[in-house]
Amino acid sequence: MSNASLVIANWKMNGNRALTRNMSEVLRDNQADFKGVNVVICPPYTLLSEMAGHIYYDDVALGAQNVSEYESGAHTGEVSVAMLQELGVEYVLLGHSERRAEQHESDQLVAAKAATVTQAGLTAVICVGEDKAQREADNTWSVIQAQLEKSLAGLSAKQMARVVVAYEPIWAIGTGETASPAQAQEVHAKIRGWLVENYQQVGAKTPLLYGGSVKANNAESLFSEADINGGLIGGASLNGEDFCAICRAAKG
Ligand SMILES: O=C(CO)COP(=O)(O)O
Repeated sequence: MSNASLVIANWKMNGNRALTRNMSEVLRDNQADFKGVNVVICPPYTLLSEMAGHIYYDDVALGAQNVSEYESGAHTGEVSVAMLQELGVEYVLLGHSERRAEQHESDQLVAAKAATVTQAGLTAVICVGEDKAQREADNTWSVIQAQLEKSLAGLSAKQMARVVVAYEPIWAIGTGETASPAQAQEVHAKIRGWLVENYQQVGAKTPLLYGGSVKANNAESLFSEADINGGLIGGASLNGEDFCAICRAAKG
């Protein structure tokens, strides 16, 4: 049985206009297989408008991979929440490990962005995850807990109701080395416990996604774990058939 109801595609710095059209068509043609599963596509900024024009049915929403913490003004190269909203964006990925590493995004910056996003009524998908050395040193939970504490700092219960948490172990991203369902569930259960302790009923309902080499052939076993409520999909979200197979696994 699947406990998943949300599947998010993170195209990262991939894709083109043809892929937005192809993905929309494949999703439309297969939608009956995963009715009720919320599907979100996060293409690069430049394809958001194109993607918005090709979304053919209700259960698919548009997401962005990043946003500025500022509302507007002299911030060359940045994109605001209002700009995303104008395109119909409903979800924003925040604190992905690639941005934490390459753009040096801190937990404090992630918290500022999460405040802006949730205040505007969009859903913030907060990514957390340990690297290989941290796991091997048995520090997985302390790393995740610190990321949660700092990246969600200052959010009200109302804002927390617009948060999704994505657990993405860095050693499993793009490597083909997936966390086993039991390994992922172990961390998800701790995240759930932490959320309930800190945000009570709201925390009990926060969707928890697993990300890191989720493929058509391992999605079903991951989604059958009690605290895995869906997936954040990288590589396998660039192919319509593969992505639909993962959405089908979420439907169960
Ligand atoms: O980083 C990820 C999604 O945000 C996971 O990427 P892969 O599915 O390619 O491992």
